[in-house]
Amino acid sequence: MSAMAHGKVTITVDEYSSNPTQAFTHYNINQSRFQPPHPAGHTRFVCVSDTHSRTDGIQMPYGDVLLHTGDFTELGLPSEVKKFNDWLGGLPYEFKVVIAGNHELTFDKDFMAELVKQDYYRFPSVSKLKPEDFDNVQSLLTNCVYLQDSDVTIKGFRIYGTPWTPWFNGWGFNLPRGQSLLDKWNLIPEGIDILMTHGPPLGFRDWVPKELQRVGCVELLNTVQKRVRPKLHAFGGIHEGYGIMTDGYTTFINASTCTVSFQPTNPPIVFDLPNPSSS
Ligand SMILES: Nc1nc2c(ncn2[C@@H]2O[C@H](COP(=O)(O)O)[C@@H](O)[C@H]2O)c(=O)[nH]1
Ligand SMILES: [Mn+2]
Ligand SMILES: [Mn+2]
Repeated sequence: MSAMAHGKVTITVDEYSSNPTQAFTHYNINQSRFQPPHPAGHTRFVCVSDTHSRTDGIQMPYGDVLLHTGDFTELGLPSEVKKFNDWLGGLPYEFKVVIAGNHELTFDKDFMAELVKQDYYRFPSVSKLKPEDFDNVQSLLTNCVYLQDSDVTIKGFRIYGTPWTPWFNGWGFNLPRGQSLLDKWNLIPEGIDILMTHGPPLGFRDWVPKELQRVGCVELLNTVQKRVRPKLHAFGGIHEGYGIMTDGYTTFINASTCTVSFQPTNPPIVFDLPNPSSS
């Protein structure tokens, strides 16, 4: 705390002095103490991804719009979705935009339709769900805008979100590389300012060290760089790829909160964009 007397600033002991973690949360979110307020005419985006039902310890920074690029649960169980929605409800951002990832099994209607024909041996807890438990699972997300091959305009920014990733171990929203995924990327309209996908494009934060492989989607890269050209491409999916890169026009943010060992220790990534001139 501080007080002003006779033109002199006096520092007194802060009410949060004995709990620095709580102090950071309070002063960062409420007063932007630890990051400068964004420049005039800019919007501050806070990017997270792959929180996997482990949101409790995440220290959220000041900003205007939250972007979450999928894998907010482990299996898409309604109980997990409700818990995530409650967490969102407690965050102070003006807008929150969310897409699904391959772990949100119940959000992928075709995946669930196939799963009920099988014996569920891969996902025992999903097998306990009745169709009426997950038919309308999207409606549990009351504290955000949920995008699935769709777009929304927020503060003048046109934001498109899509959950699809290259097939890997047969999870939700998986499609074969090549034409199947390109058909989904071809749904992205031109004129998008911010693209949200679950996984990376080729070459941008897509390296999997344990396999010495790049796993980003080639068709997504071509779509981003040669056709859509968003200012920001936010994604996650490859936890090891957490970080930020640019090609000189588009900024690529892999905001995976969880590490490869599913520890939620990577901080949210904050990015300021100049407001579109028409807004
Ligand atoms: N070789 C590949 N590894 C992949 C791919 N997609 C994901 N992964 C690995 O799994 C973890 C966790 O992903 P999650 O979807 O289960 O949360 C990720 O960090 C990678 O190590 C892929 O397409 N190819
Ligand atoms: Mn993940
Ligand atoms: Mn994933």
